[in-house]
Amino acid sequence: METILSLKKLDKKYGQVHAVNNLSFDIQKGNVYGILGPNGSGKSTTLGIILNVVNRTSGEFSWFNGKLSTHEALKKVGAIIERPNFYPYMTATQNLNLICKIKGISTDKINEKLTTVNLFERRDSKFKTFSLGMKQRLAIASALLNDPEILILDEPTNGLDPQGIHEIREIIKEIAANGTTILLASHLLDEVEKVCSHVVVIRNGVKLYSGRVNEMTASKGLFELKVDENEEKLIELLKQHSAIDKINKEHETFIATLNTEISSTEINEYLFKNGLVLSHLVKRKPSLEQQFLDLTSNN
Ligand SMILES: Nc1ncnc2c1ncn2[C@@H]1O[C@H](COP(=O)(O)OP(=O)(O)OP(=O)(O)O)[C@@H](O)[C@H]1O
Repeated sequence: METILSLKKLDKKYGQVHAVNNLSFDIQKGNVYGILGPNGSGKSTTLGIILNVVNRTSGEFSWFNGKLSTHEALKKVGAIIERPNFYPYMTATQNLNLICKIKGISTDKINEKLTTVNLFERRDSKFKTFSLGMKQRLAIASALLNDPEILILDEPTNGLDPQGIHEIREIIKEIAANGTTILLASHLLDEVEKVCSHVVVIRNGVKLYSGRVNEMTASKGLFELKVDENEEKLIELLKQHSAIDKINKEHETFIATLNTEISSTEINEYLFKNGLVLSHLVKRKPSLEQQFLDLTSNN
């Protein structure tokens, strides 16, 4: 697999604020990566560093296995990290033409990219007549003009209505399906779950998890258990079992989180042999949302 970007022990301090703390991860070609974290967790700072607009305090990053200088590598990167500035009285096409001139790239791809973001029909409308969603889609088109290897987006659906959010997500998925690697920052778990194949979860600049989104979902899971009587004994037996990591109570139901995969039959047998009869037993996988909340609150 081809590595597009590699971060090694990246660090950024703004005075007392440790915005990015010893952050390492790799971006492989063809995947869709989400950097997921609450506001202020260091997502924008990380993107700023790899795009050479924020100076790092220490650590390293390298583009395309270090084969190119950062300056050369960034010509193969399309990025939107702040609200795009287009000329309001110019049309979509005129704005993109101007961007091509400024960047010194061919204007050949303008119609193709306007089509990708569903703006071809509106190509001759003035930018000021566009909705926020359309403005964002034009920004995506502008970032695609040089056919980048990787598209980087910071909170791509911020401020949009549900229809606008849906459109942007579909466009991102389509761009990815056509082979462009994507890195997006988001504080929305739902967004990462819907759009990304891989995720790096950060909080206070520290990496809490990185890997496939579906592997994060497929953790060891948990049991829901209930007894009609003898709750203390249930807690005691669960505590003694090596596969059980922690026990919580939600209303009448006990939630036992697993650190090792075991079956319902195994836990049922174990409890029964120790004199306890369950009135309810269900095994389930925790949702990514629960895991994200666990990761960001407990670590
Ligand atoms: N230029 C700056 N000067 C001082 N502190 C900064 C600066 N930029 C960011 N920070 C601080 O660094 C931390 C990380 O901010 P950053 O914007 O990278 O997080 P984020 O995850 O992108 O959050 P958000 O989604 O709110 O933008 C925050 O505590 C922020 O206040």
